Amino acid sequence: MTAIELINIHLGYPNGNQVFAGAELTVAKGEILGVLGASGAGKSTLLRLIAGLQHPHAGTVKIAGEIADDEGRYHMPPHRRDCTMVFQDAQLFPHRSVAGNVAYGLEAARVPAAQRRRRVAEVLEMVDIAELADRAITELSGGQAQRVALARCLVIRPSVILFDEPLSALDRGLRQRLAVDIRELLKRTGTSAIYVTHDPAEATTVADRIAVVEHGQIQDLGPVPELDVSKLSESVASLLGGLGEVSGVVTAVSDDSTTIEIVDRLVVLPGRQGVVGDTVTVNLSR
Ligand SMILES: Nc1ncnc2c1ncn2[C@@H]1O[C@H](COP(=O)(O)OP(=O)(O)OP(=O)(O)O)[C@@H](O)[C@H]1O
Repeated sequence: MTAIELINIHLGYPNGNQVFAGAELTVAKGEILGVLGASGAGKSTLLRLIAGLQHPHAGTVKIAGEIADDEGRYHMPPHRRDCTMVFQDAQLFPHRSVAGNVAYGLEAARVPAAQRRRRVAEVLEMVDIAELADRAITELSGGQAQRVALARCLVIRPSVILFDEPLSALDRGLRQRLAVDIRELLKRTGTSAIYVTHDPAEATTVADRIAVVEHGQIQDLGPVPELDVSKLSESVASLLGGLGEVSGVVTAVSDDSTTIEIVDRLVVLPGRQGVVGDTVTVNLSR
């Protein structure tokens, strides 16, 4: 079963902005897809479409095997879709505590109180903020608030989590740490995800596979370890150009390629670039 399937999606805004024209996308169960694209390309629209906040005029959307949109004739309401969304600003309820925010979805689903408390405690532990359970939302840092937002999603155990630039308001060091944690949590819980970001380094840290939204289409660039910047078109390569210089450890060298471990990911680059065990700085722009 696939987590997300988009077939021949057409979507435009009433003012004539045509965002998708025949877009296709498949995300496998348990897979994390990183989505890059220029500003205005349609990344947020893609997530809103899957969440059911925006309707395609034509095409089919399937979430966890279930039809969510069908050729403009049927639209499943957002609350019935097996997915949740994490936004750039955590969008927490200011009048509830951390635990109260995380419990919200379980209350809505009428989960009994004792079970609710257990699941909230479990997920707060998982995202590493157990000690913040009673804290007011106004007293959280940006990074803590995003951990709460993630806990609020994970607690209801959706098949898919949609991330819309969740870390872009945070500084670079924190972003890298949280990106690693988000990947680990998604993998541990077997949750599928689409992760939209402006930051290619963040995308390759979190995702298994990268896609680019461009010209009304979703272009699948393939698995992160096999990303080959030299084979990409100019416009796509320039999006990835933001990777700039990153350092990693060489784990394998052959005659025509070098494998470098960057954070917990493997990136294969053409050509020989040092010997195994070296710490190297590579420029992942074109
Ligand atoms: N409500 C709307 N009405 C009309 N056009 C819209 C609306 N929302 C978005 N658009 C247009 O649709 C296109 C896609 O917007 P979207 O927000 O999905 O892009 P994005 O890739 O997420 O951009 P960014 O990286 O800047 O957030 C843009 O051209 C935008 O101007």
